[in-house]
Amino acid sequence: MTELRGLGYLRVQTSDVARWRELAVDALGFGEGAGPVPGGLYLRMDERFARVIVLPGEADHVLSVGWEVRDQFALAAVGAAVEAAGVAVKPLSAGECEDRRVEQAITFTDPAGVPVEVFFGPLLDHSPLVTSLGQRFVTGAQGLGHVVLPTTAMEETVTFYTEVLGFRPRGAMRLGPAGPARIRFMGINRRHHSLAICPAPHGGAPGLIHMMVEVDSLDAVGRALDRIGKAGFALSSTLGRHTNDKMISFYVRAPGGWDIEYGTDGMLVDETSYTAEEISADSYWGHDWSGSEPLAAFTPPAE
Ligand SMILES: Cc1ccc(O)c(O)c1CC[C@@H]1C(=O)CC[C@]2(C)C(=O)CC[C@@H]12
Ligand SMILES: [Fe+2]
Repeated sequence: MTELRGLGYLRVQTSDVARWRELAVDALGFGEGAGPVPGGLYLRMDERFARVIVLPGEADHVLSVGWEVRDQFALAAVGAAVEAAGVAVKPLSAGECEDRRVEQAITFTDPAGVPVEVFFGPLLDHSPLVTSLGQRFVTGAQGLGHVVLPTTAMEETVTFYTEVLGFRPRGAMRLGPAGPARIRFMGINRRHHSLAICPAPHGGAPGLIHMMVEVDSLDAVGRALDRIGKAGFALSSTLGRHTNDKMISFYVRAPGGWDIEYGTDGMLVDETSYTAEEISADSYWGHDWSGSEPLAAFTPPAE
């Protein structure tokens, strides 16, 4: 049984915080909160002080993916399981926990090379969240959304997340017309997937294929689509409905060469009857990727 309850936060670094603000706050309707790092962008989606933290730096990459557990006992259990798997675990310092506004956290690196953090005790911000599209983000028991991570070590990465961290398989999709390469979806709550692992030709920056956030209104998704067009952001995939989580979403390219998926109407998994299925198409309709710029995770790093 997994101790992880949901995707808690995502921390990324960017060379262009201002452009990130235009995308996340002005176009996608995230709330802007405050945080400790000067020049940092603290994006609010709910009563947490921040769900997505965008910090200034030279290159664009993921700083850490934060998974939430119930309490200190669950945190200790996760730390012990990761260490027993032969992976080094470090506690975050008091200052690092203060930066993230959590009571306690541990960190380790997954087999894909992504810095993972597990935490409990997030501090709440009770000031009203103002979102410019009038939408609510769907978070709560489903966590903030999902992340899709690229890996060059598919088997090892999937084994780590399922057998060590306790993610439950939530189906797969073949990437080629034939052959064994599959993207694998995994969940830890009623959200269909909080994580997907995708085989990629090389590791390294940015360490992310996309992050998905869900809102409670199709009109907000449509209005966000209008706004990203006006603001000159590249649409990686047109609007469509996925066959597995039933989400209606589009994908927009963020600074750094990965995407933000912005969706609505995702399904809730009922574990009493759920079985992991393989989908043979990503969508019932839409999701045209033909106009997309290549993902950084699929482009060889420049030497
Ligand atoms: C297939 C699918 C189901 C549910 C999702 O939330 C979801 O993001 C996807 C698409 C995953 C995947 C991707 O993000 C990168 C580009 C991919 C590999 C494709 O080209 C098709 C499927 C895409
Ligand atoms: Fe997705």
